Amino acid sequence: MTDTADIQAGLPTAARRHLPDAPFLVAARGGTPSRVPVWFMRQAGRSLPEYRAVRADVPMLKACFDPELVREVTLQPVRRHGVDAAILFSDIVVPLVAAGIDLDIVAGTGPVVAEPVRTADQVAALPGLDPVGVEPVAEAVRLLTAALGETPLIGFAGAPFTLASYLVEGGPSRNHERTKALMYSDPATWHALLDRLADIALVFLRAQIAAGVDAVQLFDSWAGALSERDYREYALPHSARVLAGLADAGVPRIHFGVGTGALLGAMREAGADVVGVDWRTPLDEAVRRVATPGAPTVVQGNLDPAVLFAGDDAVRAHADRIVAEGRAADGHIFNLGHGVLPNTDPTVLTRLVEHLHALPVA
Ligand SMILES: Cc1c2[nH]c(c1CCC(=O)O)Cc1[nH]c(c(CCC(=O)O)c1C)Cc1[nH]c(c(CCC(=O)O)c1C)Cc1[nH]c(c(C)c1CCC(=O)O)C2
Repeated sequence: MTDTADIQAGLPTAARRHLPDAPFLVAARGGTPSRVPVWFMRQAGRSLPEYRAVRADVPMLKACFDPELVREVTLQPVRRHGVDAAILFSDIVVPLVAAGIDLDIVAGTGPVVAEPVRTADQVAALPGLDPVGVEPVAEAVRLLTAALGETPLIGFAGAPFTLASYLVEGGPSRNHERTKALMYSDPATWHALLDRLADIALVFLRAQIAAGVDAVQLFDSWAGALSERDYREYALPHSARVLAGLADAGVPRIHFGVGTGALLGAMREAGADVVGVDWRTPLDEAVRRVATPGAPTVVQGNLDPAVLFAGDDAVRAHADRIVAEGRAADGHIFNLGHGVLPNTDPTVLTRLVEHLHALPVA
C-alpha cells in the first residue's frame, strides 16, 4: 500500500473560493441556508438536449478528458435549472483510465473492463494513479471555479467497493457474484485490491480539491448489495481511509449509495459529513440512523427519480414531504434518491427547483 502521507503531501488550499453564504455549503455544515438547497445526481447528461448536442460526436471517456467540454457540460444544468451546486462532469472510472487500466464506457451499458481483475497477481500488477494523468480534470475544475460565480462545485470519486465491482465483474452487474466470490474466498487479495482502489480514489479527489472543488461526494453506488456486517468488514475500512485522507482539506464530504438503508449509520461512521439517502428510507428515519453526538446531522436526498414522470402535482407533493422529513436534520440538501433518468423531461426539474426555492426555510 502507498503511504497515505505521500498521497497527502502538497495540497494547496489557495485555489478554493470563499463562499460563506452558498446555501448548499451552509446546509452541508449544518447551518440554516437562505433557501432549500438542491442539486440532482446526474443533472448533467442525457436528459438535456444541449448535452446530447455537444456529446453527439464525442465518446464519453474522450469528453471526460477534454477540459473545455467538461466545463460546458458541467455548466449546462446550472444555467438551465438554477441548481445550488454544480457536479463535475466526469465518471467514477476516469481515474482508472488515467492510471492505465484498459476499459471503456459503453453507451446504454456502462463501464466495460477489457481484462477483469480476479487474481492476486492481477491485483499486484494494478497501476497507481499519478496526478499528472488527471491534469485535464484539474484544468476543468479551474475553468469551472472561474465560471461558476457563487455556485459551489462538487468533485467526486467512486468508493473502493463500487470500483472493485466494475473491475472484478468486468462490467455492470446485478448480483455482484464474482465480486463477492473474491471477497469471501480470498480476503487478502480482496483487501489488497480495495487498498489500491482507495489510493486511486484519494489521489483523484485530492487533485480535484487542490484545483478548487468546494465539496466532494464519494459514490459507493453498489454498497447496498452488502449486509451491514460485510460492509463493515470488507468495504468500510477502505472508504474510511479515503474520507480520512481528505479531512485536512476542510471541504464537506458527502457519502452516497443506493439501497443502503441498513448501512446509513456505518456509512456515516466511515467519515461522512453528509450522508446521501436513496428514496427507500424516509429522511427523518435516516436522520435517526446517522445521528452522531457532537456533530451536525446532515442528509442529502431523496426523491425517487421515477416521481419526475408523475406530473407536477405529484412532484410537488413528494418534494414537500421530503422537505418536511428533512427538518429532522441539522442540514438537508435536496436531491434525488439516485441519478436523473435519461428520458426525464428537464422542464420538470427546472420547475421543481423553482418550487423548492420558493419554500420558506425552517
Ligand atoms: C456507478 C457510477 C458510474 N458513474 C458514476 C457512478 C456513481 C453514480 C451512480 O450511482 O449513478 C458517476 C457519474 N457518472 C457521470 C456523472 C456526472 C455528473 C452528474 O451530473 O451527476 C457522475 C457523478 C456521468 C456519466 N456517466 C455515464 C454517462 C452516460 C454516458 C453518455 O452520456 O453517453 C454519464 C452522463 C456512463 C456511466 N458510468 C457508469 C454508469 C452506470 C453509466 C451509465 C451507462 C449508460 O446508461 O449509458 C458508472
